[in-house]
Order: sequence, then C-alpha cells, then structure tokens
Amino acid sequence: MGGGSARSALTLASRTLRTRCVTYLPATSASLQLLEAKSLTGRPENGSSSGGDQHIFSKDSWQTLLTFAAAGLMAFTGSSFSVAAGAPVLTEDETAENAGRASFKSTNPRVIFVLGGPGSGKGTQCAKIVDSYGFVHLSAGDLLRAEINSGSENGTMIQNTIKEGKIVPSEVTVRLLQKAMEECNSNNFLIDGFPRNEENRAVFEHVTGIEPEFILFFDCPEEEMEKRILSRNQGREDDNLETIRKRFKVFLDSTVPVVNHYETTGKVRKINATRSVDDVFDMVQPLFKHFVQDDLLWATEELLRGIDTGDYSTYQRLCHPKLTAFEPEAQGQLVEGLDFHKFYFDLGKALKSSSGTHGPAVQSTIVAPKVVLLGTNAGVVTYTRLQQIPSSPKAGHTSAHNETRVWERQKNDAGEWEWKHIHFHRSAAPTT
Ligand SMILES: Nc1ncnc2c1ncn2[C@@H]1O[C@H](COP(=O)(O)OP(=O)(O)OP(=O)(O)O)[C@@H](O)[C@H]1O
Ligand SMILES: Nc1ccn([C@H]2C[C@H](O)[C@@H](COP(=O)(O)O)O2)c(=O)n1
Repeated sequence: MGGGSARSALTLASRTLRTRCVTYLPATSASLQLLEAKSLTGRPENGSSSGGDQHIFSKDSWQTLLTFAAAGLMAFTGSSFSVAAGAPVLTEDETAENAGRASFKSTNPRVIFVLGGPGSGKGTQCAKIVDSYGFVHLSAGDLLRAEINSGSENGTMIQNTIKEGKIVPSEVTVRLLQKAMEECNSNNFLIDGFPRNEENRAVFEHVTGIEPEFILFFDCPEEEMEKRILSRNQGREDDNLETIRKRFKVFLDSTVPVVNHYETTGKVRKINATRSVDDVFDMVQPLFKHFVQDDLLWATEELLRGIDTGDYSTYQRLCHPKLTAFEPEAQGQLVEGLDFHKFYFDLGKALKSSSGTHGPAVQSTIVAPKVVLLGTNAGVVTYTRLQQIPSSPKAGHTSAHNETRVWERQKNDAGEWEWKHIHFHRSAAPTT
C-alpha cells in the first residue's frame, strides 16, 4: 500500500489525521533555499554542481517552500499536505461516512460563471467542458424553464419575464441555483447565463458566500449570435426576432456591466467565440487543465491520508481493484490487486487493538509534487513523501520515499467522473 512497515501501520491505524489549512509564503531567496534543500533531501540535482537552472525547485518557489517547511527550516505556514497530530480518532461510523462521500465534494465549491450574449455558444461549450473536465453544468435559463414546466407558483411570472426578454428576480434564480448545487454530488460547477445583472451577482454572493474562480466570457458579434439563435431550432419561446433584440439590449445594459466589474478584479477570461465550435473549445481548454491537475493532487493527498489513518475503505474507493505496484515490501515483484496492501491495514488494526496504543499520529508531507497529464483522463503524480513516524525506529523518525502514482479518470455508475489509482512505484529516497 505504500504505507511503510508494520510498526508504522500500527501507528497509522491508531489515530486519524486531519488536513491543516494551507497557506503559502512567497519564497524570495532561491539560492539560500537551494542550499538548504540539498541538506534536507540529499538529492544530487539540488546540489550546486548541477547548476542553478537544473534543480527541481528552481522554477517553483512554492515547491521549495514546501521542502523547507516540511523540515522546519524556515518560517512556516503550511504544506500542500500536512496533517495535524493529536486530531480526534474517528469512530467506525465517521470513517464509513467519509468513505461514502464524493471524492472532491467539500464545503468550498469551485464555481465558474459563463457569460456571453444570447447565442454566443455558452451552452455548447459548457457541454464540451462537462465531457472533458467533469464539471457540472448549471444553466440559469434551463433551471428557470424547468421551473415553468414544473407548474410552480412562480411559473407564470418567470414565463412572462422570459418572453419579454427581461431578467427574473434574483432571489428566484439564486434559490434554484443553490438548490441544484446542493443536490449535486460535485464540487465543480459551470454556472451558465449567470449573473445576468448586478443584482444577480450581489444576491448570489450574499446568499452563498461563493466567489467565482473566473468568468468565462464568450465574445461574439450580434449578427453572428442572431444568425445562430434563429437557426437553433429548439422550440424556445424567446428565440424570435423581437425577443432576441430585447435580449441583446438587456445583455448590453445589464450583463456587460457585470463583466466590467469582474474585469477590475482580473477574473475575466475572454474567448473569441466567432470561430467554429472546436476552435473555440481549443481556446477554452487551457483554462481548465490546472483544475484536473489540482484534483489529481487532491486525490493523491486523500489516498495518503487514507493510508496514514489506516482507513482501508478510502483506499479501496480510490484504487482500481487491479492496482499494480512496485514497492519495497513486495521485494522487487510487481504485485497486482488490493489484497497485498489490505494486509497492512488489517495488521495495523490488529496490533492497535492488541496493544491499545493511542500514540501520536504518523504525518505525511508531500514534497515537490509534479503532476503530468496524459490527455484529460490520465495522469502521473510524482513526489517525495516524508513520513514522520512517532515510534519507529526511534521517536520522531522521518522516512523519505519517492513515489510515482498513475491515475485514470473513469465514469462511475452514476455517470460521475472519478479518479482511480491504477499503478504506483515507491522506492526509498536517497538521504545522503
Ligand atoms: N462556435 C459556433 N459556431 C457555430 N454555431 C455555434 C457555435 N457555438 C454554438 N453554435 C450554435 O449556435 C446556437 C446557440 O448556441 P448555444 O445554445 O450554445 O448558445 P447560448 O450562448 O447558450 O445561448 P442562450 O444564451 O440563448 O442560451 C446553437 O444552435 C449552437 O449549435
Ligand atoms: N440569470 C438569469 C438567466 C436567465 N434568465 C432568463 C432570461 C433569459 O432571457 C432567459 C433565457 O436564458 P438563457 O437560456 O438564454 O441563458 O432566462 C434570467 O432571468 N436570469
């Protein structure tokens, strides 16, 4: 499982760890950091002989920071993955509850507002982003149309407002969006056609407290949008020339000021939407790749937390049943499947219950992570893992391993994207 020795498994199973809040300090002195990194990791590429441009930390000061922070070598505000000793032990029920949660659902949803004139291609591009990047698409217009069709008490008011090309009162739209987000087992949302005006923006912010990651803005001339809408053929009541013209005016008068507001915060990502659907998507994709990388790192952190806490259900949920691995425990053999790894979880549990130990927790820190995507559905994460092991072989001992973990993104039975761990390689990191 990549969790170390049976002794460490005992400690892993004895406490459950909690991730600390993360803050990064801007690093300022690369040369000093490089010098100290050498003394910490002993990586030859960190030495002066390999030259300042070749070492792994030189381009990413935050990665360097992680290294020093992990070693307590500098003023420290966190690491990409650090766990607090002394966190409460989870009950069996709590562990089971964690296991049932969606991988990336947290209290901090990732929201992207998608704006652009009527017919600029928002819905079309959102569908492609959903397909490739696993976001949930919430179209404010679709939610309002569904509300009309549901026969709700607001239905007639919404219908008349839409027919007029006007904007529905914000509390109605925000309530629908909030409900849809809550019902969704995801943390990544594309909110399309919203906020349509300043009031939409203010009410959403007030009610949800969510700040968008960025605003994806499709820029398209009116003639092109008009042409597209008139040949859309979806039977929409507002796709007639008279209403289209009104919608264009509302867009200019009410939505463009919202875009301008976000311009001042540097959050607008403007895309030229006049080209073909595929060309436009090519311009959109770079804005989403780093989310996939973040999620992959997050999945890796969750996996390590599962290992450190002896939480086999988390491990099993994140791993493909045919996971393959090279690790020191396997004596140079490639092992396949989860049984080999489960042994250490079971052993840790058994040792814990026989000794009744409640020592401090094992603490894993990921140092210098690199995430390489292979398309949008596979990726490789490499890093050095520092494990602070309270009891083995001597109190406070730190072990260092280099780990390479390969992940594949698959759709589960509910049609949701999930990362599955399919292969790893773990070796002792050189310490001199
Ligand atoms: N880049 C494009 N080139 C040509 N046609 C496009 C392009 N993008 C979308 N379309 C077509 O234009 C029409 C409008 O696109 P879409 O429904 O995605 O726009 P929208 O911005 O979501 O519109 P609305 O705000 O009215 O809901 C659709 O018929 C779609 O197939
Ligand atoms: N935030 C919103 C979004 C949409 N509407 C109404 C008014 C729009 O003309 C209509 C259709 O929206 P679309 O599908 O074009 O995004 O829905 C609103 O009032 N407030």
